[in-house]
This record gives sequence, C-alpha cells and structure tokens, in this order.
Amino acid sequence: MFTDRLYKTAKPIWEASYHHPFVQGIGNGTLDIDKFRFFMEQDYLYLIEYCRLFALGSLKAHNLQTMTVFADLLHSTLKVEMDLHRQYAERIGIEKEKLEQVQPAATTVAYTSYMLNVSQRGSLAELVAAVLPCTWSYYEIGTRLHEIPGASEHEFYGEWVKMYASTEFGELAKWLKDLMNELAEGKREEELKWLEDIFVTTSKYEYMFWEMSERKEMWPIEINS
Ligand SMILES: Cc1ncc(C[n+]2csc(CCO)c2C)c(N)n1
Repeated sequence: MFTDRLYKTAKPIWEASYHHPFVQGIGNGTLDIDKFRFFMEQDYLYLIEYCRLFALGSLKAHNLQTMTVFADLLHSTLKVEMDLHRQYAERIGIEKEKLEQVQPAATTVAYTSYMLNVSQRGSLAELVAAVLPCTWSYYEIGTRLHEIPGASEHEFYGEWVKMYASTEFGELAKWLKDLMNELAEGKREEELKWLEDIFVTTSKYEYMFWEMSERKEMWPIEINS
C-alpha cells in the first residue's frame, strides 16, 4: 500500500513530533497556557487556509462522492473544529475579535502557502499528499495522548485530546488514506516519489508548527510602528 511507504518514510519526523515538549506538555498537562494560547491563535489562521484546500479538493474531485465528502469537510472544519478553537479561545482569555485579527507567524504562512501552492499546481493526488500528514498525524498524536492517564480529563487540554482521538477523526484519516492509495494506483515511480516528497515536507511543517508554538515564534525581524 502506498500509504505504508509514506508512513515508513515520515516515521522519524512523526516520532519527533510526538516526543516534542509541546505535544508532551499537552499530554501530561504541564504545557504553559501562554504557549497553548499562541498555538490556538496560529492554528485558527491555519484552519482558515486549510478550509480552502477542502474547497479545492471538491473542485479537483473526479466523482460526485469525493466532491461531496470534501464539501462536507469544508463545512465541518469551519463549524466543528473551528468552533472548538473559538470555545477554547474564550476559556483561555482570547477575545473573539482578537482571534480574527491575529497576524500569521512565519511558519504559519510558509506551511499554508506551501500546501496551497502544490495543490493548486497539481492534481487531487498532490492535494491529498499535502493534507494527509495533518489529519493522520493529529489522529495518531491524539490517540497516543489519550492513553496517558488523565490526559483527556485535563481542564484545558482534555477537550483537545478527546477531539483528535475521536472516531470521526479516525474515519477522516482513513478516508484520506484510502483516497491516497486509490489515486497512487498505476502511477510511475517518479510520480510516487513526488507525492512522497510532498508528504514528507508537510510532515516537517507539522513538526515546525509545534516548535514555533513552543517558542512563540513570530518573525525574526519586526517593524516597530
Ligand atoms: C497545524 C495543524 N495541523 C493539523 C491540524 C489538524 N487538522 C486540521 S484540519 C483537519 C481535518 C478536518 O477538520 C485536522 C485533523 C491542526 N488543527 N493544525
């Protein structure tokens, strides 16, 4: 299966993400809330751009069934996943107005621009290779953290762990994996390698997103106005 190959190649990056202090901090409840606030603000911007990828998935789909699932995903991300962010924001003291005025950090811009660029240039296969690490690795992280005693009951991070460990996210990851395998069928090695490169790149960006949040890193240079 093509996704087994992708998983094997990206495994060291995914392991580094799981063991990243930010992710471990969510799991054992010791993460500094300021870092989580930064992450949530940037993730909200990330999700807005991610929704555009689902819209693009619907545009590039080869049949009505795939077109419908992407359209549903677009709607549920805007509603369900982003709602969780909006609720969290309120609980951790980010005003609703502020959430929509946050400036994107360098890594947020780089990650979302990369995904949109490869997906716009390519076919549905490129798009799925770009978005797959995000959904699949979050489900993997969510289910692993869920096994840590107390992680899903934590007053701030519990909801986050429960959401990403949920069967809905598991089903979504499976649907995207099946689609990736279907689209990879019959492709030449050169094309498969290109899809693998995309998958590895967005896996690295996933790692960078944790690292950015841990450091609350915006841009290496700012204009004081
Ligand atoms: C940096 C970053 N990477 C992945 C996700 C998880 N995620 C984003 S969209 C989506 C699928 C549909 O809702 C999933 C699982 C995130 N929130 N932030």
